[in-house]
Amino acid sequence: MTIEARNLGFRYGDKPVLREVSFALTSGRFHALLGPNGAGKSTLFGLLTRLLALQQGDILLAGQSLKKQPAEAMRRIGVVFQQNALDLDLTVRQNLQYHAALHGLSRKEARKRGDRELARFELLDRANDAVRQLNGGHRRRVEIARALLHEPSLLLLDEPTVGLDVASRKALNEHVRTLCEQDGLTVLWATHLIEEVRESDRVLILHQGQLLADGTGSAICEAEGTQTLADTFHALTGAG
Ligand SMILES: Nc1ncnc2c1ncn2[C@@H]1O[C@H](COP(=O)(O)OP(=O)(O)OP(=O)(O)O)[C@@H](O)[C@H]1O
Repeated sequence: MTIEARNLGFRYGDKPVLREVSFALTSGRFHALLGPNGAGKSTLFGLLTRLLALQQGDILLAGQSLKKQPAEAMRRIGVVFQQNALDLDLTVRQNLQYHAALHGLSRKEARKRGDRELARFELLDRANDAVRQLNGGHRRRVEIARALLHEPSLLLLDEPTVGLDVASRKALNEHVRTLCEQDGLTVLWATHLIEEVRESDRVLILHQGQLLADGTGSAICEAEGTQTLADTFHALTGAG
C-alpha cells in the first residue's frame, strides 16, 4: 500500500512543530524516521494514525485522502506506539485475542493468527503467561505481533525500542527487517538512535519539524559529503 504525506504542517497552539513535511514511502521497504527528541516524530505518527487531526496538507493512503476517511485503507495499517499498550494482567494470548476481536476476527481465526505470530516471535511458549511476567523486550515483541494480527501492509513503529537494553533493541530491529523481507511489509520506524539505521535503508531525517533529508542512507551521506550516517545526522541536527 502506498502512503504519501503532502506538505504537512502542524501546531500545538502557537507552536509550529511540523513544517512543509512531504514524503512518499515505498512498498515493502524499511524506512527509518530519524530525528532527535522533540523533532516532531510522534506528532507525525499522530497524524498518520489520525489520533491528531490534519491542520495543513494531506496524507494519502493507497491514493485516498485521509480527509475522506478511508476506513478500508486505515485497516491496512498496524501501529506500535511509544508507550506500552498491553494489559499487564491479561495473558499474552488474551491480549492478542482482545485486539483481534476489535478487528472483527473470529475467535478461531484470532487464535490461529495469534499463535502464528507468537511462533514467529519465538514466544509461543509464553502464550499463557501474564504480560507482567515478560521482560521489556518480550513485551515489545508481543505488541508488534498484536499490530500484525489483522495482516496490515504498513507497520508504523514509534521509537519501539525505548527502555530496552542494547541486545533486545538489536534483536527487535532485526526482526522487523525480516518481516519486511518475508512479508513485503512497508515499515516506518521512528528513532533517535543512529545505530538502528543502516546505510541501505531509506532514511528520513526530521529536525525541528522539518524534513532535512530523504533518501537511502548512503545517498544522503554522499549529498552531505560525510563518511557515515552518524556524521550526517550530527552535521544536520547537531545530535548524535
Ligand atoms: N500535546 C502537546 N502540546 C504542546 N506541545 C507538544 C505536545 N506534544 C508535543 N509537543 C511538542 O512538540 C514538539 C515535537 O514533539 P514530538 O513528541 O512530536 O517529537 P518527537 O520527535 O516524537 O520527540 P520524542 O522522541 O521526545 O517524543 C516538541 O517540542 C514537544 O515538546
